[in-house]
Amino acid sequence: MKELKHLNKYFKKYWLKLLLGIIITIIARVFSLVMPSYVNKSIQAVEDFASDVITLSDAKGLLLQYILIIVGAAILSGLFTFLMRQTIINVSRYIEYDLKNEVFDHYQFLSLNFYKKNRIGDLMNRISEDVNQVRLYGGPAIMYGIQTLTLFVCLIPLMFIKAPTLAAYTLLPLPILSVLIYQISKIIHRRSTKVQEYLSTLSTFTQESFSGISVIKAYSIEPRVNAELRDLAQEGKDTSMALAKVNAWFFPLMILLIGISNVFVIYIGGRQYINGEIETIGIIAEFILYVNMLTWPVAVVGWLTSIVQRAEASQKRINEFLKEEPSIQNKIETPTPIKGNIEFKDVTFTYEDTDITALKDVSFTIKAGQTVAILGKTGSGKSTILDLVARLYDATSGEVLIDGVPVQKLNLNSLRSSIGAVPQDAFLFSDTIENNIRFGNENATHEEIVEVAKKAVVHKNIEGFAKKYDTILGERGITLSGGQKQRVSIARALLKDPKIYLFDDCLSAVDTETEEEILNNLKRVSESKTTLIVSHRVSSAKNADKIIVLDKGKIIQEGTHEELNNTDGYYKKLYIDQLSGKES
Ligand SMILES: Nc1ncnc2c1ncn2[C@@H]1O[C@H](COP(=O)(O)OP(=O)(O)OP(=O)(O)O)[C@@H](O)[C@H]1O
Repeated sequence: MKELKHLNKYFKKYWLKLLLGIIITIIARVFSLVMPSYVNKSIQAVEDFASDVITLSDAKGLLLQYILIIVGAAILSGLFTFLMRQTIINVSRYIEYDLKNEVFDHYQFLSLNFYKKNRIGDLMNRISEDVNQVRLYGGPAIMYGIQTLTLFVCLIPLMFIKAPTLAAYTLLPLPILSVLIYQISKIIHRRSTKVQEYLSTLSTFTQESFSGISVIKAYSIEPRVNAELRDLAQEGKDTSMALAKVNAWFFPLMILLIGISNVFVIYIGGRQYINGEIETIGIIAEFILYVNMLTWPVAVVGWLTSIVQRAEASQKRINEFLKEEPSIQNKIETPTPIKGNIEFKDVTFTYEDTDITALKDVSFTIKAGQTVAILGKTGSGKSTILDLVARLYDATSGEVLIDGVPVQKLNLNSLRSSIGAVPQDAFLFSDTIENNIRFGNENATHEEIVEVAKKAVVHKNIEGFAKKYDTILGERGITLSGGQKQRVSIARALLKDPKIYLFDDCLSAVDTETEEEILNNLKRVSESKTTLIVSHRVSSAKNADKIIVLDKGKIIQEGTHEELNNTDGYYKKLYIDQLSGKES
């Protein structure tokens, strides 16, 4: 129960509702206890009439009175049972809601490293499946637990007072039932976990197949994919069958044990009645009703034990993530305005998970308002520089300074809100184009959105769609071409109007003409902004105030287009190659 202590704060938050629920549960149970003893009394009345102890009209009067009491108690018990679910089950839903929000907020708070270490499927599972298991503890387990406890506390002494020997025999099979249900629940849990695991493998497989459907078709590997799916389905069938087999034991076992208890009641009760050890035959009917009332709560004891164990295991998994600290922390509470001067001082950076040293002793300065292009072969560390500016990672050694202050000493929110980043792989949400652009500034008007779309040279494309700016983009924006996605992503950054622009190879999918048009627009927009452009094309770099060329994480060239073009080296060669490519 150590892990489940995490929920105590929620129990405290909803203590009043919970207390009310517990009181209502007790009342509902107490009303349900009325019926068996009045069934007994009714049979007694009939017996008294049959033995001429009372007259027919007295018997009728008594029966009517008892029936009214039984119906009244049943209605009240039903009403309170309804209220019980409305309170306790609702509390469990509130807790589920709060816990999901807590986990989601924490996920958002964690740094990129966390997302690299953990699989998305696992993150989703913990926020949905595990939270759901915990909810069963916060609601149904408490509700059935209180119900069972109330029933035991009220009913068992009552049974012993009424007929001690009969009570002892009647209750005898019930602990066996509880233990058996517990064992079966454990097996059910083990097997249903396997089914769950299988389901997540299957959904990952199908999701990947659908996402990569164009590759599957292009390579004509449908039969192979089908065969793989059939194997997976076979495995799924086996695990589900194994679960169904053990599930099938649950109710027959309960019915068998209830049957045994009923046989005891009839046999022992009958003998005792014949021997005159119990007063009325009605007590046998009363005890049969008790047995049936007790069966589910007794079975529940076993079920609850396994629910609590599962909830504990799930909460442990949730707590593991909740305890994770973000590797990038904001230590500065007060906002720190940013002007846009950037300096790298002997920066070395190694990715923790791959141990790849992406940058080695990199030093450069960029004045606020300057445009700097970063060129270099693939994997030379260009994107890593942008990630360090946005403080998605911290340098392993050396310092990244903004306006002369180490990034760690800046308010993280101030820093990130001063940056408009356009990543290499533009990500668009399943929403309208307008909302995707508005992401850069929640309060922007439609006119402002159109304005930035024009600057990003995507306005005409958008106007070409039937629903224009209201066009919904499919999952990951699949209705747009690569170049259109990049330009929508640029428009989003422009709308933010930040101090620093980080463009990561974001014109790679547009033709050179459009590239030039966008670059001219960007030049105007970013005149007073610090702009870092990562590119493979000299055309994107040649107008920059400074060009940095990287190779294997080191700066190998630095200067203006003219300077570098007059020096033998990577840049000049690239320029000549790309120029001749263009001409040819
Ligand atoms: N998130 C990451 N985790 C681990 N290693 C990474 C990560 N990102 C990049 N790397 C590695 O760091 C090195 C530099 O990568 P980076 O993305 O900075 O290069 P790049 O110059 O931007 O490449 P490209 O031109 O292909 O985009 C590469 O060897 C890459 O494999």
